[in-house]
Amino acid sequence: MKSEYDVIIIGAGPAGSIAAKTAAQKGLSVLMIEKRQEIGDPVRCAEGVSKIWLRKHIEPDHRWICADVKGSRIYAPDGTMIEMAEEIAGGEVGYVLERKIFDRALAYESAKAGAEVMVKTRATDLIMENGFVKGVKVMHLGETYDIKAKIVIGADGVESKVGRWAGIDTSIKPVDIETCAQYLMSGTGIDQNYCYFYIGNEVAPAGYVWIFPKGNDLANVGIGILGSKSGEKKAIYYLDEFVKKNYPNARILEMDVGGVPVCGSIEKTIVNGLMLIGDAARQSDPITGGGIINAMEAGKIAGEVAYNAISKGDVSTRALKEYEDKWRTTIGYDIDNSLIVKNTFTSFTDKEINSLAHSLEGVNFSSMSLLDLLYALFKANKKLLWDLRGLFKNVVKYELDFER
Ligand SMILES: Cc1cc2nc3c(=O)[nH]c(=O)nc-3n(C[C@H](O)[C@H](O)[C@H](O)COP(=O)(O)OP(=O)(O)OC[C@H]3O[C@@H](n4cnc5c(N)ncnc54)[C@H](O)[C@@H]3O)c2cc1C
Repeated sequence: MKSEYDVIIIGAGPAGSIAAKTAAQKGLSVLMIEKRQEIGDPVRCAEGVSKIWLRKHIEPDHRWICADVKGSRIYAPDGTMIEMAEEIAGGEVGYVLERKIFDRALAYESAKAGAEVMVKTRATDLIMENGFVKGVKVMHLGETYDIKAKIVIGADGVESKVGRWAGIDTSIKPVDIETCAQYLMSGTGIDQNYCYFYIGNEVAPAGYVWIFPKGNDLANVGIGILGSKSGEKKAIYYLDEFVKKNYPNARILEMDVGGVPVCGSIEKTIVNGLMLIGDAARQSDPITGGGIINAMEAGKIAGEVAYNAISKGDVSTRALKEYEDKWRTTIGYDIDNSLIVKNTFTSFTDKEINSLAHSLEGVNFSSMSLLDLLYALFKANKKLLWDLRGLFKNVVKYELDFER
């Protein structure tokens, strides 16, 4: 470990590793620190990702792919099933990862690009000078060190402290966090080609149950619910009820619990000398809770912007605004749209969800135009289109901005 780097990255999840790799490939001196002794472990994730987006960042490798998924089956409260199969995305659906190996592979890529990686190294505070972040205070094997950097990137996940230390408001209200519980199970007997989703207020208040195949008759069986809508009962209660009813003979091999921010874009993700990325910047999708790809996208943008800013000799918010602008017009656009849809759907009764499912049952999504889809939705629930008007406004605004 040196006493000074161009960039220090706090946290070696997908966001941190991609930022480290990108900045190191540009020739910057990079240190990535991770508080745990093993990168990627313990896992708090259902491990599902889109293939197309993943390939933008790393070549798929069978060592960390557990299942190659061909489609999704979504179940409404009355059992109506909607299938979204592979043609919908030209044969490109998703993978279920082994994150313990995947996260380590990403960190390895950053090391290969030239970044230094230190595990068992916890950031305890930021070094501030004249209104600029100038480095990180760290604790490593009982010793404390001050390490200087031109730019610090906070990639410390959902429980991030870096944002708070820098004066950025990253607090999340209970209505904006999905509380999750998950079992790795054997013996569910699911078709390993599909991901399964169960929605409805009885099964998962303002959330959903997921079953993601992990190969060899293993599956991640989990639930995310909105804390504010579930009353006294916790996510694990709903998960146990679901498992008892549907898979009484399956066996639990692992368990994890965690929170997913579903608040949409926060107001600020930069200060002088610092950028926040990934879950630390609340960049997960408000509908699905998925955050791996967004974290990687944000990491890439932050790595590039760190290089641009350091090359210009300006690490103030004036230069780092390039990061804000880029992530807001890419992943931020999708996050904002998802928030509108999430807010609409979490207000639905089970009866409304059933009626929506009936109107979409048997639909071939791959050959359906947007107009057909809108008509089907309109038939199911006229209020739905009115509630989603913000989404259409956003799409039109984006298209206009894009053309300009
Ligand atoms: C139950 C559950 C299921 C999920 N399922 C999916 C899914 O199927 N698909 C999907 O895309 N997303 C899913 N997510 C979300 C996904 O896990 C996150 O969005 C993703 O991991 C975010 O990546 P990140 O790099 O920002 O943060 P993380 O992966 O959380 O990495 C942050 C890292 O920072 C380290 N760290 C924290 N503080 C410090 C410190 N002070 N000093 C040094 N290191 C520190 C942590 O140890 C950690 O390694 C799920 C989340 C949960 C809880």
